[in-house]
Amino acid sequence: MPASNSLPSAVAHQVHIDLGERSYPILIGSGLLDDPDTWRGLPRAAQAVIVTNDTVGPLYGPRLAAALSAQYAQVHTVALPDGEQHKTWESLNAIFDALLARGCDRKTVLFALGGGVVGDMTGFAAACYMRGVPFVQVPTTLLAQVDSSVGGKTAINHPLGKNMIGAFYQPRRVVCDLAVLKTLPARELSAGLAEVIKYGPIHDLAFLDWLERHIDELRRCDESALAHAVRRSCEIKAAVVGQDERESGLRAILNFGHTFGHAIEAGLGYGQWLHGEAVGCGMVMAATLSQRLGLLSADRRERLRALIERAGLPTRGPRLAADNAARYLALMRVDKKAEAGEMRFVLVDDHGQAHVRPAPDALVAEVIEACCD
Ligand SMILES: NC(=O)c1ccc[n+]([C@@H]2O[C@H](COP(=O)([O-])OP(=O)(O)OC[C@H]3O[C@@H](n4cnc5c(N)ncnc54)[C@H](O)[C@@H]3O)[C@@H](O)[C@H]2O)c1
Ligand SMILES: O=C(O)C(=O)C[C@@H](O)[C@H](O)[C@H](O)COP(=O)(O)O
Ligand SMILES: [Zn+2]
Repeated sequence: MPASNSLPSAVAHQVHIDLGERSYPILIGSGLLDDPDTWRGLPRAAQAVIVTNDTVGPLYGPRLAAALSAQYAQVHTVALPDGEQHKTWESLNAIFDALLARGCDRKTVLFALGGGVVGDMTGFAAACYMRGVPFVQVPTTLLAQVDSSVGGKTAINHPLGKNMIGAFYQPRRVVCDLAVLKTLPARELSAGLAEVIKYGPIHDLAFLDWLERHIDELRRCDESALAHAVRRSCEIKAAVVGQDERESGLRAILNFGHTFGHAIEAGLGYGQWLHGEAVGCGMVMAATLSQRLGLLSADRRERLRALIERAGLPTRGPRLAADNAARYLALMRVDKKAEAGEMRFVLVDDHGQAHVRPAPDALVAEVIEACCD
């Protein structure tokens, strides 16, 4: 990346993620996509490959390809089918097929242009192709700008569990162009707000207060509110990942709401509820569990639930089976935080601290029943 005095003029904020030799910048601004300066200083190669999907590709692919053509002699595009249900081996293989068919060598740079699904799969493909090629995250959803593009978790889903096959593999740069959020459907914007809200209870109650004041502007896609939300979210995620890249401890706090949320996604079938919707509802469940364990006051739990509702997200869980709680518990047992068969939950307290702990099955079952329709 060029020195900060030669940053592209469209960069409003730059967040740095400090991971030693794997460190990289997160550029945030409006109009970054078309600015050739955004793409200077990346690894040199003969070929660049834009990995996108059949919704985002037509919207932004040609503009990114035009900007990249100043740096790379050949710019190819691979468009995957859109949707969480396509976060699979088949899509991953489609990327490898395209890279091999175009004669891509081990210097080829991949560009993930899309939401978290494209980002997670492109990162995984980059980690595997010829044992590792560089990649750049170009997140086009709010969720991807505030969370999935940062930190190097890459994966595909398994029918029995979310993100079960994957790798830690860091991008070389993250480019968050706020202007592309203008075409994002309202339901997807709300899904992204779930991951923004997450950072409050686990790390920064002042940010949670700010969100309570600005949630309506965010839902209206107000650019200055979005810029602050993306920047603060990236700062918090970068700080956590910078201390615990491979989730040996602290990083698990970023999973607040996900133990329940992933069960909803897998239980209903991927793509029924959006990831952010499942996480929003999962945070209500995790906050309820935190309250029942005496960590969180009823008032704080209700404030969080109300904010999630104002973000346009569901706050009551779907029933997954006749024996609903048992089905949730069975799905949650494959969670990656489980140790020796014991589930661990990300709980929150009244002081903006997260705690990763086991909880009795009977209590978790009670919470599930209290939080489901
Ligand atoms: N790696 C991580 O740390 C991490 C973190 C959070 C979530 N995730 C993963 O991210 C995924 C969810 O990501 P998502 O919410 O971005 O979903 P997504 O990638 O499915 O994108 C949501 C929808 O918006 C469309 N879209 C994207 N950008 C658009 C734009 N600018 N204009 C119009 N439409 C646009 C997409 O085509 C898609 O239909 C899940 O698979 C989740 O597991 C990963
Ligand atoms: O970056 C992390 O760490 C997270 O947990 C962020 C989550 O929002 C994200 O959904 C992540 O993919 C979940 O990780 P997993 O290890 O539970 O699959
Ligand atoms: Zn998530």
